[in-house]
Amino acid sequence: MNIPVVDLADMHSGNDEQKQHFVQSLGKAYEEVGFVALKGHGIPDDLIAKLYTETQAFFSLPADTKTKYKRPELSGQRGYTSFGTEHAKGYDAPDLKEFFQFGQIVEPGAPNPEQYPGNVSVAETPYFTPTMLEAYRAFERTGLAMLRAIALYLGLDEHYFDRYVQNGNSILRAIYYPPITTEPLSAIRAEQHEDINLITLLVGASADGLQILTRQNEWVPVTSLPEQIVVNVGDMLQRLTNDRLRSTTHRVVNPPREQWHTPRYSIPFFLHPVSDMSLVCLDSCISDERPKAYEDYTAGQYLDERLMEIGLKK
Ligand SMILES: O=C(O)CCC(=O)C(=O)O
Ligand SMILES: [Fe+2]
Repeated sequence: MNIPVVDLADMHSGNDEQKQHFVQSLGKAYEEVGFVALKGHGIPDDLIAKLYTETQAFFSLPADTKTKYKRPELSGQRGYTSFGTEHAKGYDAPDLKEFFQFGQIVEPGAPNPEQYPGNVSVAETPYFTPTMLEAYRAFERTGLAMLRAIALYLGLDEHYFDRYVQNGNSILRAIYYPPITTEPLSAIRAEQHEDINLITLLVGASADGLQILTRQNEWVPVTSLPEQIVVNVGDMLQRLTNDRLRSTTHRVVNPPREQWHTPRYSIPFFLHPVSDMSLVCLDSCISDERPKAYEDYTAGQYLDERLMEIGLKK
């Protein structure tokens, strides 16, 4: 299925009509599908290429080298998480993936610096984490522009989300799905799930395997062009908007047997706010037809609960 395509250049055009066109098309896509393919996203091609090269270099390291960079005491929120650790909410079989997570480096003077553990540097691939930082900043900028459009669509001030996502708890996750060597018992590369955060920016989703569950309850492959990235709504934004914007279920299926030898890489940026952002449903999203569907939570409380459900936090 071709998910709706929107062009972020319209948002930045300086032309009110184009900007409105972007805001309305994005909002409509998020009400109906929950996913868009984004062109004009502003992440430089050479940065994405470098990110892949460095990601491949890291995952090619021997298993006992990668293990040195595990941080289970941080619930895997920084550094390496090995194969067979994370499972989707409600599933016992772990996903067929390993990953490395890079988090926020707050500005001097930002509140609650103790909530942001340091990132993990990898001695054997010295350019990996600096590249992750460069990409992190680029995704933050693009993500903020998307949230400004979403704010306008919801009738909020354009800058409503700015203060929550600047110095926020976003995570850049480089994922490696290794070649499949034996018949997986019940597991697939990534079992069906919804993302936890506000929005996800996904590089690499154009590689085969990503599928979304439609409203008609059918799994359809997501297709996007190489120059596009995929941007989807997560559960925090769905909660905040009382289900007006949809956090769509998705998964990554195994390739057909003749392609088992091909690994897959993907690099989602999970845009999270600061932990004390309120996720109380917006008044403007509550009505007689749409009664309030969620209890009041902060982003931090919600994240902790979800990390426990997927086996990262004990
Ligand atoms: O690998 C992908 O394309 C998607 C991964 C994903 O959905 C996730 O990590 O939340
Ligand atoms: Fe996901």
